[in-house]
Amino acid sequence: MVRGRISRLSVRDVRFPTSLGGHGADAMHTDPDYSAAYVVIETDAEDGIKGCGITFTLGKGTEVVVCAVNALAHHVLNKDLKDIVGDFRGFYRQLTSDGQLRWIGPEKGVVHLATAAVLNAVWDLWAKQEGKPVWKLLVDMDPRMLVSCIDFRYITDVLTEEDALEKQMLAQGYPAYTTSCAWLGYSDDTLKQLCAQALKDGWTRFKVKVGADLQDDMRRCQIIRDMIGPEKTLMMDANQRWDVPEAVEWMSKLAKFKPLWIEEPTSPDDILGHATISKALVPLGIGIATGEQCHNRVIFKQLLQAKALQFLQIDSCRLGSVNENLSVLLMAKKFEIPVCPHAGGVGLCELVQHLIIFDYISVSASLENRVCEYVDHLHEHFKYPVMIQRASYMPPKDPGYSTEMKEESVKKHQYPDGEVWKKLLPAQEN
Ligand SMILES: C[C@H](O)[C@@H](O)[C@@H](O)[C@H](O)C(=O)O
Ligand SMILES: [Mg+2]
Repeated sequence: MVRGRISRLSVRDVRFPTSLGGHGADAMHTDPDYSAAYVVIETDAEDGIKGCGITFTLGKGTEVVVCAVNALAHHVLNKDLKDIVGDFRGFYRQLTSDGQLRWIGPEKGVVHLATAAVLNAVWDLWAKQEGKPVWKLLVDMDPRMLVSCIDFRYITDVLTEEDALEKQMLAQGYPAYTTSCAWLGYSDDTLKQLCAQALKDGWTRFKVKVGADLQDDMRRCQIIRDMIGPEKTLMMDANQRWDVPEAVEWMSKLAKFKPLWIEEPTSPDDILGHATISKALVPLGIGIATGEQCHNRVIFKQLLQAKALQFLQIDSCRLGSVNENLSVLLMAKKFEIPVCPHAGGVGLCELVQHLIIFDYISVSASLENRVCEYVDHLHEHFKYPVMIQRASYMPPKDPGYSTEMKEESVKKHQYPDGEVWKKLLPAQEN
């Protein structure tokens, strides 16, 4: 039973100095500090249960997202949780249609990241109160209730409420791939060492960052292919580095390493550009994957309509939380495009596992061509970290959205006053 009125919302700027080790680096984000705007909501109920939500950011960007969360807070404060989830579509729309904040969106950019952080906290609170992990809350939910969480505005030309109800259907771990061996910030030795260890741990699918320098890419891809052999799966990720013709040309050269997909070959807003690249590369056996910087369900709709992608990468913090992700999962099902979520960031693996397990049980009912990203960073800071066994995500059992961080970690990494930053900042200023 949902209970309580939201009595407090706090948001903190939490940053991990991952750039120091080159973790997370790609062709466009060369010094990423994995960070989160960390939202905690409390209620006046006596159970003391708190909802924790994050959105993933990089370093200084967190400051801006924190401001946006504060600007949205009045929509949540003093609301009954029962009223929020009883009309979740209405609540989602209230947040995304705020007459003043919508101007700096709408439903994209900083305000949308902030919306995700707030709504992720609401989902965590709701699931904790029900004593279920979010994926189970979704799986058990009456289909009408589930569909009532989705805002269908702008997508009814491809997916209506009735349609969505039909797509509903009613399992061991969910297959994963690793990105952690081949960040662009790693030396060849580190790459070899991490790859050897990953093979020992049972990984069979690997993603490599490309796009900054062709010769460098050729060398690194050769190293990985030699190590993993011809049968295992290799994905490539350019993080938006190329123009359209450049993407086709570059990937034609990397085609010999047999990548399953090239991810974010160009601007995430260029739907027709993705379609052009897809047309050129599919005959070479290379699919297009994109989505980690896809603003909202409307852009996903158009990517699907334009046949611009073969693998759809939802992101638990870029879209408006579970609500908007549900609409994208259902559209992907309609267009028969496999969903392979993005998880390269802090906390994203924790969140997205719920969505993908729900997708498998209730929507796609298939593992064909489906695999969820895994990065082996910063899980130790979460109270309920992901569990990987034999290169698969094991379904989380703890109530909530797995978003709660350890208080000690938050304190240490809070920017700029946490212990970690107090030590680092004077050194960085020198
Ligand atoms: C800056 C980040 O690490 C990105 O490089 C990362 O999210 C990446 O695109 C991924 O696919 O995991
Ligand atoms: Mg990526």
